[in-house]
Formats: sequence, structure tokens, C-alpha cells
Amino acid sequence: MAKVYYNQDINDSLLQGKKVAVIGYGSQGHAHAQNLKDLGHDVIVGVRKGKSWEQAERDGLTVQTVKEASEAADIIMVLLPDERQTAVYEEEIKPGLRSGKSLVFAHGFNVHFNQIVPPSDVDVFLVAPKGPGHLVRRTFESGAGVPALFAVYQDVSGQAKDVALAYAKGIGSARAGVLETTFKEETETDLFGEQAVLCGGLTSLVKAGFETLVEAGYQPELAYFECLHELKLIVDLMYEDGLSGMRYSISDTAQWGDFVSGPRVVDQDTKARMKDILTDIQTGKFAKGWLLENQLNRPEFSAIVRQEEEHQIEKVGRELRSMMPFVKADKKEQKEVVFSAEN
Ligand SMILES: NC(=O)C1=CN([C@@H]2O[C@H](COP(=O)(O)OP(=O)(O)OC[C@H]3O[C@@H](n4cnc5c(N)ncnc54)[C@H](OP(=O)(O)O)[C@@H]3O)[C@@H](O)[C@H]2O)C=CC1
Ligand SMILES: CC[C@](O)(C(C)=O)C(=O)O
Ligand SMILES: [Mg+2]
Ligand SMILES: [Mg+2]
Repeated sequence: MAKVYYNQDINDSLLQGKKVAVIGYGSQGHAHAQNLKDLGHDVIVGVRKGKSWEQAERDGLTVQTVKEASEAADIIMVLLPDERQTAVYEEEIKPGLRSGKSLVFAHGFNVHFNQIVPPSDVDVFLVAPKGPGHLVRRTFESGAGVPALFAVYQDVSGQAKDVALAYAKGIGSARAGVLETTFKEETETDLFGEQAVLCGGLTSLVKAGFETLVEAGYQPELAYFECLHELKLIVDLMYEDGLSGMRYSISDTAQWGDFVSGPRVVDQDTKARMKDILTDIQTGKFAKGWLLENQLNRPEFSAIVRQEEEHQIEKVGRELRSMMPFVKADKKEQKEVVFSAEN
């Protein structure tokens, strides 16, 4: 079994006396900055003037421009959107990246796909939480944590691995488990997971189930409860106790249906298409398409965002959720949908 690091395995004194700049204050940025600060580390946030700057100040953090923060810090964690990182890195981070500093990422995308080529005299590593940033913060506040991967790309100081582990502990991830990987493995598996299973696979499955029921004449509200709302309750059981734990709670009828019908939905053809998706990631075809889409100012991305917002499941869901205020976490914790559509 691979070595999984926990709090007791990690000496976080390596972060003491070091200034950490968290560049970006979005989903991951706000969580890293606040968790590190709560554990007594010296954190500054680097962002541009605007919404994030104001929010970080309201949260009690020291805020500077990206350039100032990169100049001031020993450890520079880049938590900007992947597609924005290269431009900001070249203009505002690189000038402050002197020998002996650490350049850190939460996803290997730009280094692995050669968009950012770090100088040879700095440590380069990643600490990638395996969960959405808002949950990195929320679980931390509740005393728990989100697991993370770490990988060392360049170790000039001889301490990159230990600093990476200390950082992972500083954001609460070593409460849940921290696993060593490479930039290649992290990048390819993260892209695969979000495309085939966690985001792409799941949203397509939910919509297909919803549409099948509605097209057969069943009530849309019922289809929403069945195919989307209840999904969280089922996944919570899998999260707590695995597939068998979930199956323990459902009826035997449901379990038999799971066994006989599940493989009819996700079959060998589905798996073959998953392999195609993985190949596109491994060959860089996906990355190239995404970078080009951004160079063109995201025409297809924006069109799909609008189209998806108009899907019947979203309209019905908005109405039903307005009657269940308890399902929604603190408003300030929600990443605004508009942000991703407009940026
Ligand atoms: N989202 C997640 O949960 C996960 C993300 N990751 C990785 O973490 C990294 C960050 O992703 P994520 O947290 O989703 O990013 P977000 O989209 O949430 O980042 C938004 C932040 O970046 C700032 N920003 C955007 N453009 C600029 C710019 N040109 N100059 C200065 N600041 C800018 C925004 O500031 P403003 O308000 O001014 O626009 C905002 O503070 C990525 O590498 C991603 O792959 C890894 C694991 C999970
Ligand atoms: C699953 C999506 C993710 O990889 C994540 C939250 O881990 C991301 O890039 O946001
Ligand atoms: Mg991920
Ligand atoms: Mg990802």
C-alpha cells in the first residue's frame, strides 16, 4: 500500500518563519489562505483590485497585488484559474521569483503541459486537494479535512518534499491523508476524474435520468428529487462507508436493481469511451483545445453555460431548492456561477 501521510507524520516547523503568498482568492485560494492563517502561519493574499481583494480584506487577511505578494513571499501558491495562470505568472509572479523561493500549484496543468517553465533555481511542487475549495474550508472549520496529493517537480533546497507536506498539513489535508504523486499523474488523473466521473460523467448521468422520466410523462419535480436531490444522500453514504455501506442502507430491491441495471447503463462501451477521454488527456489534445478555446474568448464554453442554465432540471431545481433553504450552505461560500460564465 502507498504511504499516506497524516498530521502526526509531518513536521510543519518548516513553514515557520516563512511567508506564504496565496495568489488568487477564489474556490481554493480563500480556503488555503484562511486555513493556513487559522493554524498560525504567515499568509498574504495576492490578487487584483476588485471583488476578491475586498472579500479577502473582509476575512481579515493581508492583501497585496500579485506582484507585491510574489516579491514578499518565500512560498508562492498559484491559485488562479488554470487558463489565466501563464499570463499572470509571466507578468507578475516571475519577477519576484528569486532563488531559494518555492513556486507551488494545486494542479499540475500548466507545468505539465509546458505553459509555465519555472526557473531552475526555485523549488517547484504541487499540493492538490482532492475536493472543491469551498469544502476544503468547510471541512477544516468542522475539524476535518479534504485529502490531498503532493508532488515535487524541482527540488533545489533539498527540502521541497518536507515543505510540501508542511503546506498540506497547513491547509488541513493531513487530517484526511496526503499521498505522493508526480505532476504527470496528478494532472492526467485529475482531468480524467472531473471529465469522466465527478463532473462530466455525473451531470450527464443525472440529466439523462431526469430527461428519461420527464419524456415518459412523469412529473419534473419528482424526477428532480429522484435523480438529483437524492444523489447527495446516496453519495454521502458511499463517502462514509463505501459502496457496500451505501448498499446496506438501501432496500434489497434497490440493491438487486443496482446489480442488474447499473452495468446496462455503464457498460464496456462506456468504459471504451472513458479510455478515449483518457487518451485525449494524455496526448495533450484536451489541454490544447481548452487553451485555444480561451484564446478565442470562450465562444463554445459561454454558449454551453447559457444552454445548461436553461435546462429544465435547473429551472425545476431552482424552484424546489428555494423551498429548502437548509440545503444551501452559507451564501459567501458559494462560487458564483456568473463568475465562470463571464471569465
Ligand atoms: N476549484 C477547485 O476546487 C480546485 C481547483 N484546483 C486548482 O486550483 C487552482 C485554482 O482554481 P480555482 O480555485 O477553481 O480558481 P478560481 O476560478 O476560483 O479563481 C478565482 C480567483 O482568481 C483571481 N483571478 C482571476 N484572474 C486573475 C488575474 N488576471 N489577476 C489576478 N487574479 C485573478 C480571481 O480574482 P477576481 O475576483 O479579481 O476575478 C479570484 O480571486 C487551479 O489550478 C485549479 O485547477 C485544484 C483542486 C480543486
Ligand atoms: C472535480 C473538479 C476539480 O478537479 C476538483 C474540485 O477537484 C476541479 O478542478 O475543480
Ligand atoms: Mg480535482
Ligand atoms: Mg481539476
